[in-house]
Amino acid sequence: MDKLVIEGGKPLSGSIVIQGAKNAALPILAACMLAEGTLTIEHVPRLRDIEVMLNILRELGCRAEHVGDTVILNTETAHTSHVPESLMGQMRSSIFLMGPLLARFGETQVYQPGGCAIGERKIDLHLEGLKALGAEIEEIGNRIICRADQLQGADIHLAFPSVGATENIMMAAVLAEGRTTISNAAREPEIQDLQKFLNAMGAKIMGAGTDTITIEGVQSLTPCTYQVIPDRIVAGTIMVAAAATRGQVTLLNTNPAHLSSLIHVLRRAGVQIAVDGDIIKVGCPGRPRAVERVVTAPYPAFPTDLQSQVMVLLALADGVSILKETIFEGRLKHVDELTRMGADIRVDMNAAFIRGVPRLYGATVEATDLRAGAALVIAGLAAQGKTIVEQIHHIDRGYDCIETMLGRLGARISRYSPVPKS
Ligand SMILES: CC(=O)N[C@H]1[C@@H](OP(=O)(O)OP(=O)(O)OC[C@H]2O[C@@H](n3ccc(=O)[nH]c3=O)[C@H](O)[C@@H]2O)O[C@H](CO)[C@@H](O)[C@@H]1O
Ligand SMILES: C=C(OP(=O)(O)O)C(=O)O
Repeated sequence: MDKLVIEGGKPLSGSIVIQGAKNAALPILAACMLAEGTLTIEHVPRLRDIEVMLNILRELGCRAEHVGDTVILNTETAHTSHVPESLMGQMRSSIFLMGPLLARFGETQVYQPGGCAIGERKIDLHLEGLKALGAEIEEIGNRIICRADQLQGADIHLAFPSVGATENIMMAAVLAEGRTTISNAAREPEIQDLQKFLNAMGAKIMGAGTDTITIEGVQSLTPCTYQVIPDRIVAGTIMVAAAATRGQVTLLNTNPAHLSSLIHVLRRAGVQIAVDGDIIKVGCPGRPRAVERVVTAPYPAFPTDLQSQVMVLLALADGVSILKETIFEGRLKHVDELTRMGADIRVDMNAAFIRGVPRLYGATVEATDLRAGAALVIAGLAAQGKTIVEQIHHIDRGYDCIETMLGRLGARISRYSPVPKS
């Protein structure tokens, strides 16, 4: 298993171009199955989850190449709508294929998806949405079989604004007969990006970014070339790392509007932030201040995917902060690891009570999930001494060579891979 070794205590400095968004690229790649022909998707980051998605598409019969950060995908040769269980289990986002495969082939067989252990992560809202569009769904153990000769538009109200369910329903409804409305839809920027991509292929979707999305079904979609939005979570991770190390970093290729809740929290912590077009400058010359209360919630509120990273900054802040996680019930596992580095954090139910300490100390710690891993890397960069982060396959799901990216900003970080036995 690879490890990251970090010599902490060096402020990050310099500039960095932010990768394309994993959480936008994954549904977009799944949505490619709705059109027959060759599609070119640009700014697709080179990540483990993207590799898994491309392997699934190849298994379905597509030809897929990932050259630099461009994916060229031919979906014409796809010959099956059955996704193998072994591939479904490798990530949560495999579930995005359910809607598009059902819409294109009239049937699909998938399995319960895998992914990081951050909560129960049910898919009931995805299944209810597809049923409302007329799909017959049979669940046999882990296996899910969906059938519908012709999907029909429907009015669907989501009990919770689930990102994945909103996207799956949008993708299925695009080829349904008639109009679909999704109310209490998720409003994340990645949903707006999916709408833009589907519309570029000829879909008729309105409302992404608000809580009501309307989809007028069309008969077919045409392949296109499309560029994925910048990754707001990677950008946010770097911003927090810059602040926690008391550095000075310029981020290029960002969408600051997508980061407004983080910018607000960082400013309250005393971090200096300047925004100019798609450029964000972050500086933190002194010790950050505690922030009384940060609560994760659906967009545009503070994102769960930045909760663990911000916890590191607050662990180093002057005063007591409270950080509450409301999206995933198992997303505070990094607290134990941060405590081993000297942080003073107490968890009660879904809230972390953080008493800032002047410094953290290097230790051997384990990434328990993707963003928890990113948080431990930030902690290691800010800490005194050497930190070893284990189980970094989680981090590779979402960051394109995190050690190279941070190395460019002056971090002393390297990856150790075990030497294969001959
Ligand atoms: C690839 C991708 O885009 N992943 C993001 C997406 O995940 P994902 O799409 O899985 O997140 P959801 O918004 O669906 O999940 C949020 C909450 O709703 C629950 N739920 C969801 C669906 C369902 O059918 N039933 C149900 O109960 C989940 O267990 C969770 O507690 O949004 C999350 C919330 O912003 C982010 O952390 C993930 O990074
Ligand atoms: C939880 C995440 O992703 P996924 O939904 O792919 O597990 C994430 O990106 O932080």
